[in-house]
Order: sequence, then C-alpha cells, then structure tokens
Amino acid sequence: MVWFGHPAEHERDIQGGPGWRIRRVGTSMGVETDVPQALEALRRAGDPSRHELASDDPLADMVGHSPAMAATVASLYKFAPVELPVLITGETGTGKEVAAAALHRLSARRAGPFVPINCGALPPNLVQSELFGHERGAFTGANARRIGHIERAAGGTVFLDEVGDLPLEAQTNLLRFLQEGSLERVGSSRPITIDARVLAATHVDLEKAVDQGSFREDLYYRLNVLRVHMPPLRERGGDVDVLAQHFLDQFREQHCSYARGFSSAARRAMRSFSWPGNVRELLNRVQRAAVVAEDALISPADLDLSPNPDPAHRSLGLARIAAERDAIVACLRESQFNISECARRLSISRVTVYRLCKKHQLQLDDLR
Ligand SMILES: Nc1ncnc2c1ncn2[C@@H]1O[C@H](COP(=O)(O)OP(=O)(O)OP(=O)(O)O)[C@@H](O)[C@H]1O
Repeated sequence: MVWFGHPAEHERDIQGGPGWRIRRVGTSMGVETDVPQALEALRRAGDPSRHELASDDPLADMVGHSPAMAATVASLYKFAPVELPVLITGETGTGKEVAAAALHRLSARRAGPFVPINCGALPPNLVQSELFGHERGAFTGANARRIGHIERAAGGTVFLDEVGDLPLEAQTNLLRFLQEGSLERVGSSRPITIDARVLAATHVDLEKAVDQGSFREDLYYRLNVLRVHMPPLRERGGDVDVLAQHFLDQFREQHCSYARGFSSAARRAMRSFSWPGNVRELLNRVQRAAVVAEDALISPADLDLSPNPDPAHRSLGLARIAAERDAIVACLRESQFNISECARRLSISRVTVYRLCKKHQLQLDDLR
C-alpha cells in the first residue's frame, strides 16, 4: 500500500469524492488531482514525504489502493488517534474486521490487546457474561470468576462485530460502559473501570433497527460519532486484480499450484462480477482456482465465473437496475449530495430521489 505524505503527522491529507483533491493540512486550498496518477508521480519523483508502508506497516493486511479504498484509509488515519468509538459499515466480507484491526494498530493503543467479538455468534443466554464477565456463583455452572471480553481488552481495543445482534439488555450495559467507562460483572454490583476503546461493525441498517425498536437509539448515536464505510468490492475497480494476485501469491507460499497469475479473460470476468460476498468470496474463489488450475494462468472456469462477462449478456432487468443505481450515485456526487439539485438534473422529484436511494440501499453518509 502506498500513501501520500506522512499521515501520522497529518502533513498532508486526502479528500475523497468526485474530482479528487489533495490538500496540505493547515491550508484550505486543494489541488484537483487524479489519485493514481499522483501516486505514480510521487513514486517517480522520489518525494521524501511519500510514505511507503513496510512489512511492519499497520495497514499491511489491507491490500488495495483504488480511490474508494483511499477514502476509507484516509478516514482510518484521521480516526485512529481519536479516543471515540468508530462504527464500521459495509456489506459482508468487505474487510470490516481488517479495518478495525488497522484502526487499532494505527492508534496509541497498538501495544495493547485487540479483542474481536462476533456478537451474532454469542449464545443469547451467555452474552452478558461473555462481554462483561461473571463472578463465581453468579449462575448455575459459574464455578469460577470469568473475565469478559471487554475487560480483556483493557489498555487496547474491543471490536464488536455485528453489534446490531446484541440483545437489548446487553445494549444497555454497553451504553453504560461507553458513557461511564465502567462495567459490572454478572453477579456483582461493584462497578470496575476499564480503559478500552470500542469499535463496532454492522452489515445491517442500524437506523432501521432503531426504527423497529430492536436497537437502542441512544446507543446508536453513541456508536455512530465516527463512521468508516467499507466499499463493496465491485466499486473498487482494479483492486480486484491486485487482491486476486495477492491471494494467489499468499496461497503459493504454503501450497503447490501450477498457477502463477490470471488470464486476461479471467481478469475481465473478475472485474465484471458483482461479488456479493466481496473480498471473502474473492479469496475463496482464488484459493479454489489455485488448486484446480492446470495452467500457469488461472481461467474464468477455474474461478467458476462466466467466461463472457459482457454486460450485454446480463438480463435486461439486471442491466436496468444497475444503470439506475449508477446514474443516481453519479448524479448525487455531481450535485454535492444536494437532493434538490440531483432531482433537477435527473428531471425527477425530490421524493423520487429519496425513494431510489432507499430502493438501492444508498446511504448518503457512506457515499460522501
Ligand atoms: N483489503 C483487504 N486486503 C486483504 N485481505 C482482505 C481485505 N479485506 C478483507 N480481506 C480478507 O477478506 C476476509 C473477510 O474480511 P473481514 O472478516 O474483515 O470482513 P467483514 O466485513 O468483517 O465480514 P463480515 O461482515 O462477514 O463480518 C478476511 O479473510 C480478510 O483477511
């Protein structure tokens, strides 16, 4: 991963969005630029402020430098030093846990523990005890005191994946921890102060969960102060190629494979695929392809992808839906997210813009 300037010192900054701009922090002026071209120019010029991340790089696990990912990485650098919760949103498999680990490693807490918890996988009757711990004798079977995950993260960071799956009672205790920095183990009424930063992730719409009464509104506002959006793989352009080669190289470090790279048909197929399972799906398909490939170049068939990803071969219905979504996203960006302006440009009503955003699950905050 290559980055501009020295983000740790905030010497330079990047702002995402249409018509990419680079600006020096401390100035309000930005320079319109094409990010990949600017990266190349910095590389050629040997700019001493260019920060090429080495193997001890906090972002080593986060491969890709598409504009969509650069915007995400810029947020990670900005949010890492701030001792506030961060809510990481994005479809399944987009790398929310990878981003949480990067936030931890970029923060002053990097020497402390990073404790990831999948809230959706906790047995409902044990959620409180798993998160907050319990005292001996707190319930049948509690034969000894148990330290909860949040307490284990003392001095570091706790990452609550699928936070929307927490039962309401655990949400109340989490809110209290976020507000007061203290928790009570199950079976104890003595609050203990724990210094742990909370990062949370969700792939469901928490606002909807708040409307439906399954997620506390006050907790939502507490978690949603800083927000990082992981873009879906289909919006990351050439990152698909880079990630695929990275996963193949990684596979070959431990296993034998005839495959060294990808045929151009395979690259085309990967670029056109919609990747509903995102990076995780790409990883799985590349690993499978590396096993079955009988050639140095992986083919679309090895990846179990259609060799003819020409958009014309999509059903007309799917093509229409994709075109409608692309048009609305592009227009929102061109209109600087001004709904009235977007409606005017598309010759539709403001209500229709809102309806289309809802239909395509577009979150304005995330697009920004
Ligand atoms: N940018 C990336 N570079 C390299 N590997 C990545 C990247 N993003 C994700 N991965 C890999 O993809 C897989 C899925 O990532 P991760 O578990 O972080 O996704 P997630 O969004 O948290 O998924 P879920 O919503 O299912 O919890 C992991 O194996 C991870 O290492």
